[in-house]
Amino acid sequence: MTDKNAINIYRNKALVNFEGKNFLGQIGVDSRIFQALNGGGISVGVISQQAIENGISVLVDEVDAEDAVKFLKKEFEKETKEGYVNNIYSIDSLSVIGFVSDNYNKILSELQRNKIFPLLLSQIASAGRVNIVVTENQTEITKNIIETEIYGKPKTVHLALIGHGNVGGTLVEQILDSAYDILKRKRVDLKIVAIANSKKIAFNQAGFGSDWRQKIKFSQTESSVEKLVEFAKEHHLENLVMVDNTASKDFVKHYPTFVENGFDVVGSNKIYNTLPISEYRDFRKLLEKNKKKYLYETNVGAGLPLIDTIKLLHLSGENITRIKGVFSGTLSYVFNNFSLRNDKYSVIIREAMDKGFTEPDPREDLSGNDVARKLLILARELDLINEFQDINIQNLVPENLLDIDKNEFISRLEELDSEYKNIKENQKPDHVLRYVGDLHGNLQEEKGELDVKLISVPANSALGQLKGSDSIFEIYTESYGENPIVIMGAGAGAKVTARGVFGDILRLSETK
Ligand SMILES: NC(=O)C1=CN([C@@H]2O[C@H](COP(=O)(O)OP(=O)(O)OC[C@H]3O[C@@H](n4cnc5c(N)ncnc54)[C@H](OP(=O)(O)O)[C@@H]3O)[C@@H](O)[C@H]2O)C=CC1
Ligand SMILES: N[C@@H](CC=O)C(=O)O
Repeated sequence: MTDKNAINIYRNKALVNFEGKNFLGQIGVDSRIFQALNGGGISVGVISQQAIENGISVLVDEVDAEDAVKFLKKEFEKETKEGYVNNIYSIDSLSVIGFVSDNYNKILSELQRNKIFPLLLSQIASAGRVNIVVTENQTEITKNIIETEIYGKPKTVHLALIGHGNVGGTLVEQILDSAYDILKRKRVDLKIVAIANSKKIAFNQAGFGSDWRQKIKFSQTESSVEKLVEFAKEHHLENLVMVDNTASKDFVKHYPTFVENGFDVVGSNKIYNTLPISEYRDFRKLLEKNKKKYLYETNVGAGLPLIDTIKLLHLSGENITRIKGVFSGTLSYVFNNFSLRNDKYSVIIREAMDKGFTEPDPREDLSGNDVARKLLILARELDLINEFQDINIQNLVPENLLDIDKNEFISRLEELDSEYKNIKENQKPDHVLRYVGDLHGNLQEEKGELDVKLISVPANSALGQLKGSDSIFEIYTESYGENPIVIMGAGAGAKVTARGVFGDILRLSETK
């Protein structure tokens, strides 16, 4: 007895395509095709008029494909000469997958999202039975997707993690720790199939385990986006997510390649969102065209739920009039501590580096660039078309230390001490230093005003009372009036940031 819920796969099939105009609808064509093929001892699976434009497709066994083309060319020789038939040819190495489903449209859209476009579909509506024809190398991934939809089989999400430093390395550990729970609770099987740094990449189709650091350490494979895309194709991996935990300006240039090759993108890297607005917008169009998503909640406020909140307020029509606060965990830590303690500025900067708050190059924080990027990312969430160069940035790195090697800069941090000692001592009494970002102006216009600067505030003010590496974001809106929505909490740190990236991965997994 056959199981009516089974998914049946018939391999080694071919489609013989028959192209012609003003001819295919004519009565008797189908039966001539049948007769020509049956007469030659070839059994015909399905005849479909929809598979190709102006054409008929006939499913046969692959071994019979060549003969089938020959018989049909003979049968329709006259019509070919008269120009009614243009072309008769076969496509080999195909599989037919048959299944029963009430939710056939959902399956089709999942297949499309994974870049699988069946060559032929036939549906017996009353029985809910569907047959689809796909290429041999798409058979496994198609079967997995259909099984997930029909049997509720756990959905496997294949993760490629780029960057395994502070944030990326912590993320790998968090995923490995929680994967089993997520599989049980959410029926999502998170598999880390690739891990890369700037030099090497390691692959594991079955998913990396706790020995991942050894595997990347001893990998012989040079880091390469092409190899990663090739690996995903070769192993027919569905539900692909590329996670960028680098700070690389070069790596983001590959985002479009990932999207075009079936990957969704998650990133803590802020660079893509601060490229010129034309590239920012083109990428959004590309995502839409490919039905892919790009999530980056950790770009501003690390693990704090900031971008989503702002997106929702804006989408729901709330008029956001100003966003200001302390946007940098590093600069929060530096000035909160420097303002109260007697330690040197350089000592406290080194502490922030040791705690994993700073960017890979701490000048990105101290120059104000990192805060400026965050401010720009928020402005663009409000559909403002500001560019990075529109931002007024107070740079805290002396000119002569801007372009030297990173390690040399770190070794010369003490050169900043006397200037910041003076700044601290020249404040009004009971004041403290804070490095703030401010998005203001008429935010209904095309561009807002973006300022990033060091200020001195009363120690007993809201900003003055900030502690540790906390960030604070005050969101002013029309409905909330004078009392802003305030989001406050850890603004940097590997654990909170990795947790935020993990949240984005799960959010994506749920929509898959
Ligand atoms: N730290 C924090 O609190 C927060 C950080 N972020 C963002 O997280 C990102 C990562 O920061 P963090 O983990 O501290 O940085 P790290 O310097 O610790 O790690 C960076 C990782 O990226 C890899 N990498 C660099 N360039 C490339 C490349 N071209 N291709 C592949 N891999 C590359 C590095 O490899 P290699 O060792 O070979 O160079 C390294 O593994 C940054 O974009 C940062 O802005 C966001 C919010 C908060
Ligand atoms: N270096 C950044 C990290 C988070 O984006 C900061 O300190 O805020």
